[in-house]
Amino acid sequence: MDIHDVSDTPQYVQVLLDQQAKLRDAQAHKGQRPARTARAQVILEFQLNLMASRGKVTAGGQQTSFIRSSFVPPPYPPCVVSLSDLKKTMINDLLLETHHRGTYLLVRSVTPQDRMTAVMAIVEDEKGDVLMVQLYHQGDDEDGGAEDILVEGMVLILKEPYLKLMSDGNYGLRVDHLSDVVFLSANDERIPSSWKRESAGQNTALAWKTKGNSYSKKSAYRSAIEWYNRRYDAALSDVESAMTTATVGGKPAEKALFRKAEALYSLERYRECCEVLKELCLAYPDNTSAKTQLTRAVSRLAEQTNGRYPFKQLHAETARLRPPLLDHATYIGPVSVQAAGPRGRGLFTTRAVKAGELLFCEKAFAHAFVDKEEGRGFDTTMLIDLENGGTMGAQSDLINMTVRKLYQNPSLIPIITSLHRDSYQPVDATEVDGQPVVDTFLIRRIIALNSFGCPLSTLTSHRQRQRQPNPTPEKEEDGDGGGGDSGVFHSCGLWPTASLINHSCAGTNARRAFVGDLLVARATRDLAPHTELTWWYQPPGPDNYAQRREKLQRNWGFVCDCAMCEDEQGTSKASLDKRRGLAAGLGAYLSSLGQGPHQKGGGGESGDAVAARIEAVLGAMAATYSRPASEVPRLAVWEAMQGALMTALGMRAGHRQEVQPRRVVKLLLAALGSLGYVIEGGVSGTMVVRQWGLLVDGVMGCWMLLRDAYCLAAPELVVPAEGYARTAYRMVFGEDETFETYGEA
Ligand SMILES: C[S@@+](CC[C@H](N)C(=O)[O-])C[C@H]1O[C@@H](n2cnc3c(N)ncnc32)[C@H](O)[C@@H]1O
Repeated sequence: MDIHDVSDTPQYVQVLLDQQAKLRDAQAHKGQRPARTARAQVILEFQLNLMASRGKVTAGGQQTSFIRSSFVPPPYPPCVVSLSDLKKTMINDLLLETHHRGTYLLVRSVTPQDRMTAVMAIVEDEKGDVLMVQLYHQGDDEDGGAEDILVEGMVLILKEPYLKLMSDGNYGLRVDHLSDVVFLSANDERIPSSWKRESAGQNTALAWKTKGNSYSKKSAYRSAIEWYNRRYDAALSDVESAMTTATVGGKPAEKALFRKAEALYSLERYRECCEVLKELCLAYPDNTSAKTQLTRAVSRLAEQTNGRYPFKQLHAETARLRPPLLDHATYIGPVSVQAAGPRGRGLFTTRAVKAGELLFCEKAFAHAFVDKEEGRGFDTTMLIDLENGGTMGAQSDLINMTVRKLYQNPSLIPIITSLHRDSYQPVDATEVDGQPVVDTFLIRRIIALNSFGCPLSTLTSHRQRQRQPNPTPEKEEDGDGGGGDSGVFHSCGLWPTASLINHSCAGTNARRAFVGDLLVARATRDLAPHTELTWWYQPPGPDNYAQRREKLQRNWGFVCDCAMCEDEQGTSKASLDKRRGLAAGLGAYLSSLGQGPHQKGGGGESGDAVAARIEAVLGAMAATYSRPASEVPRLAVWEAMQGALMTALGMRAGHRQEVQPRRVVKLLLAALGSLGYVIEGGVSGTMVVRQWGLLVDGVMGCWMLLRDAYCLAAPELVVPAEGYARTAYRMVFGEDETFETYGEA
């Protein structure tokens, strides 16, 4: 959702078509023996490419944007056979485009690694035959090769090797599943003795230690702490078993307690973490770090339990941290998972919920950030998936992160593999040779169906847009530093609870906002208990029915049957054409306003005359709908009114004083009405929202304009209008602590 889908973008369509053609060509070679190239030439070519790619990274510098491409091959399952049941094979026996099931290769790296979207090196077997190997999902792409996964001389076993023709016509071994490669330590008895003698001591724990050290030298993006702490599952069980034996004077060792608390914190088990830290503080009262950690864990537990967050502080942290991974807890409010008929599972309210109330605030399971500060270059990846089309952004990083996090913390696997995966059939094994099995293609599919594109924060994205010369209510993408409140984004993440919410165009009753890697979900209407929550996967527009339907079908495999979709299908072409014609005519009329010498309407009309004309066209547009706006929101009317309102309020043409304030109020109420708002009163005396309408971009601004219009037309309604504006703000931005700053760029 909100991912930058480039499947229909002409310049990328050609890339996709080319890749499809190459795949077909490659498959025509399936089972063939590859033409062998001399060992020396293979190594030389690789080293020349390595030098060229390292040069490119340096020359790229900070200012240019860098687009890589990552190609997803047809899915294939990981090896689930124990190594002891596989037969050894040799490079010379491998056939093109073939998965060599039932066999394994023992190889040694003979070059340094190169790093594009995979870790690459040339490997040899015991006969000295060589081949390029590409290991996917090992380490972070953004390291740019800093991390040594494949140290020269390292020996590895590739289970059920897959020899693939690559897009440049070369061939090599492609490994997509982490459990399909086994890195051997220097003293492993499976290493041939001749190799052992040659490279004594190189490819061992030392190499892994070096990896940790190289992290320690980098300040940004991936800190050493993160690397060392990643295996939380293992850390926890190690500490727990050590604690059963290691005691000091009858009490658990100080360090063990501390480590246990750290692992529990990382696994977001804050209650248990607090208990351990309390025990630590009692047993070792001089341990000041434990006290600090306890305060931190207590704050997380409070967030997790009551859903109260210091949002201004979250914004400050988001501005400071790169990537914006916030140290805050997930809160799951009044929602639960239930069956949702043909939509599969869905998320439902467990009690009555008021419009604007917090449903949940979820920390990303994995979050891949593309830094797009204004005026700076950025790196992004085009992910080419022949089954699912092309996306631009950090999706391939997100797959990497998720696969690795699961591989290193198997207790977390069910959180992700239980998400919607459509018809993908995963292998029926969770472990092989004591290693977890994580099917990369399953994760890829789950991410395609369940991940969200996201800005740095919804608020910064909105403000960035406000700074543009002609801010529009909605903008298609943030690729050029913009990004609407509901645009598409290159950064992305996986939020397991949020991904249980189904789509509806007209019935949408929840909205997501982002603050760093937190997804804040709020109700956009008053909801009865046991109401299914829905939001947009594709936002509806006044005239995007066909496009929306096509994208929902292609990306998520369903056809929306909401009232708006049904209505569009049932409306005659004549009515739709009439509606479009009226909207276009109104647009042309509005843009002609203010162009004359007296800054008035094209015919020199007064402001009230202009307003009367606008009202007449809007009335005619409304007549093209057969169902009330409270059932089928009228987005074409809403959009036309946006222009009309700006005119009426003098934003474009300086008619402000000439249109009666009451008339402005009525226009604003009619605009909200077109979105399905049912508002009682509203002209003077009282104003109560009986039903909230569709929360499209611009609604918040409309409420603020209404508040301002009331200052002149009905001062007694300023306070209630501001209250509704605040609620709308909370829905759009996830919080209202920054409400007073609205309008600041
Ligand atoms: C992100 S998942 C949502 C949760 C999913 N229903 C589940 O059971 O896990 C997206 C999938 O939900 C289903 N879905 C979502 N909205 C739907 C709708 N309005 N009609 C039919 N199916 C829908 C589709 O199968 C879609 O690919």
